Amino acid sequence: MTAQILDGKATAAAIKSELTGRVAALISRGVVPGLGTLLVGDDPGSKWYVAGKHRDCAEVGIASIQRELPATATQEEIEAVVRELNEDPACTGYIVQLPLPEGIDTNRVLELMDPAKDADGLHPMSLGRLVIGETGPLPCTPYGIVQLLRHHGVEIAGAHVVVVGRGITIGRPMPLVLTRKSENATVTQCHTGTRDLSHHLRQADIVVAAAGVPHLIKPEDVKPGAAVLDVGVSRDENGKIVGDVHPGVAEVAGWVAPNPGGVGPMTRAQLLVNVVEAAERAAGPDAG
Ligand SMILES: Nc1nc2c(c(=O)[nH]1)N[C@@H](CN(C=O)c1ccc(C(=O)N[C@@H](CCC(=O)O)C(=O)O)cc1)CN2
Repeated sequence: MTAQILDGKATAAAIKSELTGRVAALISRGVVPGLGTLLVGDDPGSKWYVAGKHRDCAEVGIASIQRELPATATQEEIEAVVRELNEDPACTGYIVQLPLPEGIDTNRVLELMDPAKDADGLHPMSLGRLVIGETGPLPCTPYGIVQLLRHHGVEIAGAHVVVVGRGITIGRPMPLVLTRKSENATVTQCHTGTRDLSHHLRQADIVVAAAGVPHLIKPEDVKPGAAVLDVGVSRDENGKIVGDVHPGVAEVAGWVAPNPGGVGPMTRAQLLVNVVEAAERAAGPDAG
């Protein structure tokens, strides 16, 4: 069997095309959505992701506010920029690019953000709303994964999903999104402390691999026909991405989200969705 591709680039392009009309409608009502980003340090990957977010904004008509601090920035300097973004009326939503440099208290920074401007869905208030089933911004990668599966007709309701990883951007919130009534999946969460990972993986209809361990998921770990989404990012000596999923998995799985080209573009598209939805909420119903 050779797996079908869950094409994140094409799916993200379709989402962006739909958003362009919604942004134009907001602007015609005098509401200009603006995405702010705060990048601390000079990690090449983070710089590339932030630049991509602003390219996406330009594509759909969202304004950009870019703030950068050196890797030596103190907790106080970072928090001062967060306060500025909270106050800036041109910034309708923003993100703090993660990870922050070592020694910075990330939770304190996230908690300081105005929850009404949380474009990432990672503010404790947004995560709490997700837990209690209230509407709010959804974490970009987990919801991007749901959209990618739906777009390709992969059944989520009733599926057994195994999530590998427990980080703040993917592993931790992924089961919260998948077990909502609207998704209705059954989830097993695995991580580096899981005994016999292979046993759990072989039960899965859908695997979300977000451990950051190169080629952790091998062909013999995968149930034939399963959907396997590779979200792990490690780099080889040439800076090339090595995902969590061994290339041989494509011979066993029914669907594969490649890396790059699968979930990454969906993360960026969902960020735009969150910015537009927040601006629409703030603008209120369209009387015209
Ligand atoms: N504040 C946040 N920080 C981080 C998040 C996040 O959602 N919010 N997620 C990741 C990084 N990330 C977004 O910020 C991200 C990762 C990957 C991609 C992407 O499009 N990747 C491309 C490949 C890019 C490459 O070649 O390096 C792909 O998969 O095709 C976009 C965004 C951690 N930080």
